[in-house]
Amino acid sequence: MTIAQIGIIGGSGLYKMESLKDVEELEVQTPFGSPSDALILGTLGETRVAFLARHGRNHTLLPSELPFRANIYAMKQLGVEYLISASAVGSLKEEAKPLDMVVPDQFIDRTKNRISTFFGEGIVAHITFGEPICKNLASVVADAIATLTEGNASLNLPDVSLHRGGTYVCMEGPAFSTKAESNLYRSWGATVIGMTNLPEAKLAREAEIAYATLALVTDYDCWHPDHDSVTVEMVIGNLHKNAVNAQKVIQETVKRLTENPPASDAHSALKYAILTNLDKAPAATKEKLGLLLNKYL
Ligand SMILES: CSC[C@H]1O[C@H](OP(=O)(O)O)[C@H](O)[C@@H]1O
Ligand SMILES: Nc1ncnc2[nH]cnc12
Repeated sequence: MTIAQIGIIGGSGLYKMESLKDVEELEVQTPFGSPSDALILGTLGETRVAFLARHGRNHTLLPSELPFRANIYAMKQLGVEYLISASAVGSLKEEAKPLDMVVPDQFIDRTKNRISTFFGEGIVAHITFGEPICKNLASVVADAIATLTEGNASLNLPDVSLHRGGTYVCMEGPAFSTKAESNLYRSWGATVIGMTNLPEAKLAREAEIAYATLALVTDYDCWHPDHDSVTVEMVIGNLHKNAVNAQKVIQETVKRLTENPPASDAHSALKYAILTNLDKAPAATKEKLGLLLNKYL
């Protein structure tokens, strides 16, 4: 049963969606434990959506402590097919300035301590991850931003520029990068840096959920000669403005997704990914992963 087709994970600064109506709190349990917080069901425009505060509503979880599997599995349990992540990021490029929005299309993994698969315990799967973000969902997000930032019709976000595409470096944290690291990532051509989205994108794909990132720039990390190195104070200063902007973008994105839900490769990501003969796989694992595997059994 689908309770919500669209999910939203709110990152640093976005702990609540003010415009949700008919709100219900769901304490969801999964075979991978509890999510970061209760899932909030609510109506945005005409559409029922599921919202989760990634670090908990009081921001109590470090990036390395996030229950990524439970978060994504909980979204799957509610029937989510499109998942939008709103995340604070540092900018690695001059042109992506604080308050700008980036819709990345690639990741570089610099995490060290994350579990980013549902598989194991007798069932092996290798998803294709060359295109880690759903292109069609990302286009809907980017088009929604464009409507709010460009042209004369709706100058709701006049100071914000949109950057379509780009590479998100996902670091372990919680300390921010050294200058040498920041410059290394710049030499790799990366666009933004954060600590959370890569494990989510992997797990969402394993769960056959289309995933896209709305990256909200808060700082220039520590590489920029004319800007102070990132501090939490600096990030927070921009987070509040970003959170207001992000909600406008999400509302517009949800409207567009409802009118015209796009096709996504992610929705069949497991079709050729499972190596194990499921007839011979351990019953307990099949049961645990039932939600992901049922259509292939
Ligand atoms: C508060 S700055 C560092 C923190 O913010 C980002 O979190 P999120 O992706 O959940 O918005 C970054 O990844 C770090 O976790
Ligand atoms: N500079 C930065 N590095 C890592 N994560 C961030 N989140 C916001 N700014 C960041």
